[in-house]
Amino acid sequence: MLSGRVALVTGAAGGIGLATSRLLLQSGAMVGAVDKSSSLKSTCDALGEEFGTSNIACLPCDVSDDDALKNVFKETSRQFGSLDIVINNAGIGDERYWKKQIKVNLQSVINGTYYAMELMSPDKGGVIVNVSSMAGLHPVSTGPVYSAVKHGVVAFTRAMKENVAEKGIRINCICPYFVDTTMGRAGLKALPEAEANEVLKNGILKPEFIAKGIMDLITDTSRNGAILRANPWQGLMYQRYKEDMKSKL
Ligand SMILES: NC(=O)c1ccc[n+]([C@@H]2O[C@H](COP(=O)([O-])OP(=O)(O)OC[C@H]3O[C@@H](n4cnc5c(N)ncnc54)[C@H](O)[C@@H]3O)[C@@H](O)[C@H]2O)c1
Ligand SMILES: CCCCC/C=C\C=C\[C@H](O)C/C=C\C/C=C\CCCC(=O)O
Repeated sequence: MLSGRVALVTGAAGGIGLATSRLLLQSGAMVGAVDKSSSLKSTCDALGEEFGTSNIACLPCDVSDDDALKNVFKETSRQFGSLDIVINNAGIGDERYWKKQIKVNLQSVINGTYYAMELMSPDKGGVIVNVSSMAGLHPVSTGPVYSAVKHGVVAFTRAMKENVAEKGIRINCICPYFVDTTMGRAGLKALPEAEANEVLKNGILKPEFIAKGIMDLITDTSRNGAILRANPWQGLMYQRYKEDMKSKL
């Protein structure tokens, strides 16, 4: 389905980023795997064994470093000959380091979008998918900065849809509820007991389910500026907006 396409995934060493990288490779894409974790190399080695070492580039990088991030975008395009798909996924969720959250969860998404726009070819129909959260659609008092920056990712994605379309590119966003990853489990643990029980009652998603939603946003060429909710009670459901409000601003 994505044979010959070149993807870059941030936060590819674990969780949603790893599940998405696997699905991209299974679909025939080549993947530039970006992460700051020391486990990135062993993850890439395992993916290389399964899908072929020539289909994966292991690119250690802290996405909050603007220049380092730009370099891994260029390197992916250089190694594989183009850049068609970008998944701005890397994220953290710790309110003690809220300034870092702004850099990792929002600044890197904005940078990643602009770098993608520079490198993607207008003829090939590139696509960018930004990973937000249900906390980017509803205020969450246990993570106010996390919630604010994730709202920023949703707003940025929606605001960019015409800008990217001018270059033959699409941009979309996914908003998951709690997912069974290192970050999701830590987030759940940090919640007050009653809220954690509420989350457990609602259900925890698997990272493969989010990867499938991301794949829908990549392959459905009718989607640009789309916000896809992912939660256990609605499954994958597009967020609806009153677009006509624009004329009343
Ligand atoms: N897990 C959840 O419950 C959940 C729910 C909604 C949204 N999300 C979002 O999904 C995305 C992925 O989260 P996850 O649950 O897979 O988390 P995870 O912790 O399992 O994986 C995140 C990956 O990003 C990497 N990373 C973190 N900071 C980085 C940086 N500065 N530079 C490069 N790599 C960095 C980590 O090393 C890790 O491999 C995040 O943006 C998160 O906010 C997660
Ligand atoms: C949510 C607090 C920030 C901590 C970040 C850690 C993990 C993040 C996981 C997800 O992005 C959270 C997704 C949705 C949060 C929505 C509601 C949480 C409120 C808990 C409840 O349902 O009572």
